[in-house]
Amino acid sequence: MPVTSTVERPDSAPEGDALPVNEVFVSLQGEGTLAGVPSVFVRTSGCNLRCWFCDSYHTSWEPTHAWLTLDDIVEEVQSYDADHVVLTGGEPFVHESSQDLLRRLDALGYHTTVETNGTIVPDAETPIDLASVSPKLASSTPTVERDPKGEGEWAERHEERRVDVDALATFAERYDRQFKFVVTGREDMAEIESLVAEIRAAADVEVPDTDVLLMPEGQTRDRLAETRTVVADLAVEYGYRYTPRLHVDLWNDAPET
Ligand SMILES: C[S@@+](CC[C@H](N)C(=O)[O-])C[C@H]1O[C@@H](n2cnc3c(N)ncnc32)[C@H](O)[C@@H]1O
Ligand SMILES: Nc1nc2[nH]cc(C(=O)O)c2c(=O)[nH]1
Ligand code: SF4
Ligand SMILES: [Mg+2]
Repeated sequence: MPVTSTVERPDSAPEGDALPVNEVFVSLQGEGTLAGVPSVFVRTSGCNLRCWFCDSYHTSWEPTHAWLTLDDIVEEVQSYDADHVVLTGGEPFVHESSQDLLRRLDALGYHTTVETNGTIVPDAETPIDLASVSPKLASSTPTVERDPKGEGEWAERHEERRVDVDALATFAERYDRQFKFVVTGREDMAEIESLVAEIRAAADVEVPDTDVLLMPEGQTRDRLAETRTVVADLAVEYGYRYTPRLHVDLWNDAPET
């Protein structure tokens, strides 16, 4: 279901429990350890970060959405023949109601994955079957040269917010998880190594190398053609896992895929 109406006042929610939703669609999970699994995607709008490469521009740089009640969302999810739901965004956890949606989906027996940047931790009792955490590296920062919209106005705020090691460690402690790093090139590896070491030091559970995934940066097949082999070779070299971007391989940058 395309949900593309821009609301005049993005902060105005209807009565009751609701979320600003950019799109709901069924596809194959394209990323991570569940790649290939048919899943319903619920994409909330709004983000606390601004990655220059964000492939969901209309949830971050120019948020576009309709406010849907949780009843509407659940009904839409149930209209598809899939038992996996991926809650993504934007950053789902900027919205308190994302936690309520996860509780509702869990009660209905769905397997839930949340795609999150790992900076906002939900309440401890929020049920999540797979926390798919994608910590943002320095190479994601929208500097003047890489700002898709302005002239680097977001760079400082993005830089301040993009990593919270305690939050990342909490995700590791509470949930089945994967740490999925967007890799632009070899330059990113030193930061990934030190961040993984920091998460391991802060968490009171083990974080094996198999929970660390390298994902090539690329919103399009053309860009992935440049990055995927480089990143696959880095995964072999460092002993981390590689994840494709199946949906980009299959459908390029088409919406609702
Ligand atoms: C749009 S984000 C939404 C969830 C959350 N805000 C986050 O960043 O994890 C969904 C996934 O796409 C990844 N992503 C966004 N833009 C990308 C790009 N240009 N290349 C590769 N991965 C990208 C993010 O890192 C994240 O794993
Ligand atoms: N097919 C498909 N798989 C995905 N896995 C994570 C996605 C996301 O945008 O969070 C995504 C997406 O947008 N499409
Ligand atoms: S954190 Fe996620 S949604 Fe937000 S700008 Fe970065 S990739 Fe886009
Ligand atoms: Mg996506």
